[in-house]
Amino acid sequence: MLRFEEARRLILTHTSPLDTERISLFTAGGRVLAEEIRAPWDLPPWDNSAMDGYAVRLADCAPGRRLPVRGYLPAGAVPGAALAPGAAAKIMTGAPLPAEADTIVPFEQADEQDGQVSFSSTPQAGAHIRRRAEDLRSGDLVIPAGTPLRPAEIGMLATFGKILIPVFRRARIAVLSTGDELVEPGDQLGEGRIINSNALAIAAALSELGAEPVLLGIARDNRESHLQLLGEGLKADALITSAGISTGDRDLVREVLLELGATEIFYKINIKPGRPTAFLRFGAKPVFCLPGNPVATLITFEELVKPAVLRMMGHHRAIQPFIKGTLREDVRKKPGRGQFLRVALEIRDGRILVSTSGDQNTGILRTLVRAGGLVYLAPEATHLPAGSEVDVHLLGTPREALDEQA
Ligand SMILES: Nc1nc2c(c(=O)[nH]1)N[C@H]1C(S)=C(S)[C@@H](COP(=O)(O)OP(=O)(O)OC[C@H]3O[C@@H](n4cnc5c(N)ncnc54)[C@H](O)[C@@H]3O)O[C@H]1N2
Ligand code: MOO
Repeated sequence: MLRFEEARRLILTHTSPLDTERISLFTAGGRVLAEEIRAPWDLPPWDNSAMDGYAVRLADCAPGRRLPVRGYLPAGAVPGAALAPGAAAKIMTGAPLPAEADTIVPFEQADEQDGQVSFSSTPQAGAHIRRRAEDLRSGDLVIPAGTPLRPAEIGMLATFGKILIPVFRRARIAVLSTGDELVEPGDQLGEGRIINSNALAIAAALSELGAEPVLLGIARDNRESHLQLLGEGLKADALITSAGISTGDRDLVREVLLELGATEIFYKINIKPGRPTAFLRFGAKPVFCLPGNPVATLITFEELVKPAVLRMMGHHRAIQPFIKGTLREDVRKKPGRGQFLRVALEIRDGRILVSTSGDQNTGILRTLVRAGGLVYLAPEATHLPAGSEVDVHLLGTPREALDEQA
């Protein structure tokens, strides 16, 4: 049976970035840059002062000498007259350096009286000057395509006057639950009924990635309902279904998708939870059929669907990196199947300590809620002694995923 890494590789091979659009810089935070940005001019554009103080020629600053103060250069001053010979000019942080000045002396090292200034020590040549282009030179690569726009990138784009930003389009992803036992949250819970929790959990996971979930509701366990709603789902950029995918006699999802013209790339992965996962393509659109057990649904989303959604939205890094943690307890498993272990994470002196979050049965949802991360155990693994180093995928941001030491 397919290994986890191979399944993820196949999914990424069959997924590509969507098209792009131009949006206001004001709303571009969190979106992914679609074209590289190069510096349209030097940064800084001119030599300027890094301190409030005096612009001088170093050669004029003999110990004990007093210089007449000529000129005042606030931030925003236009580069004007050169520094008068033998004089100092008062200058503020960010103001352009006057021609012929070569050094800035901060106010703290100066004493001005009656229009004359002296310095408490001999200044250093070139001190406190921010040189033209020391940050970026015109034409330099500033932000590569595929970069998610954080505040630092937004600030950089604003610095260069970019107001319409090319970004990848947000993916519209259809979410469909299947099963006669399901009712929507808020509806009457009859006997034998359970609430369709997967759709909202998947929608939340998609929103977190910046994608747009399209909730299609519940396909009932008959061909007509599946045909209608799966057909609807195939109009979005991608489709995610939950349940109806194992060997039950009413598991219709794959059969109906094939009938609608989708092609199956794989079915079943050697992982627990999540074995009966299928991946299909409808034209260029990826279709993910996730198992119905809520724990399996969310773990397969996290490990298999999320990289694909990130790729669709242009992220240059689609796969979340692992971080290292240390196991606090022995972990044993049967050989033969890969396993995603739900783990609680504690950060102590900057190190991550890993313990299982409790019962690992797929039917146990509370241990996913208690988990800060997932640890992947390869099919061959059987025993990891306490103290072993393991690879951890955080679930959420470090702030959300890591418990602070008590
Ligand atoms: N004979 C076999 N039976 C099962 C196998 C197998 O290989 N052979 N695999 C088991 C595994 S592992 C899983 S996981 C499940 C996956 O089955 P399905 O994806 O077909 O899902 P269902 O059987 O329809 O539902 C499983 C479980 O999840 C509940 N569920 C379904 N949808 C939702 C929803 N939207 N929100 C909340 N909960 C949902 C459903 O009521 C079931 O309890 O199959 C095993 N069986
Ligand atoms: O894939 Mo099933 O999720 O092992 O329970």
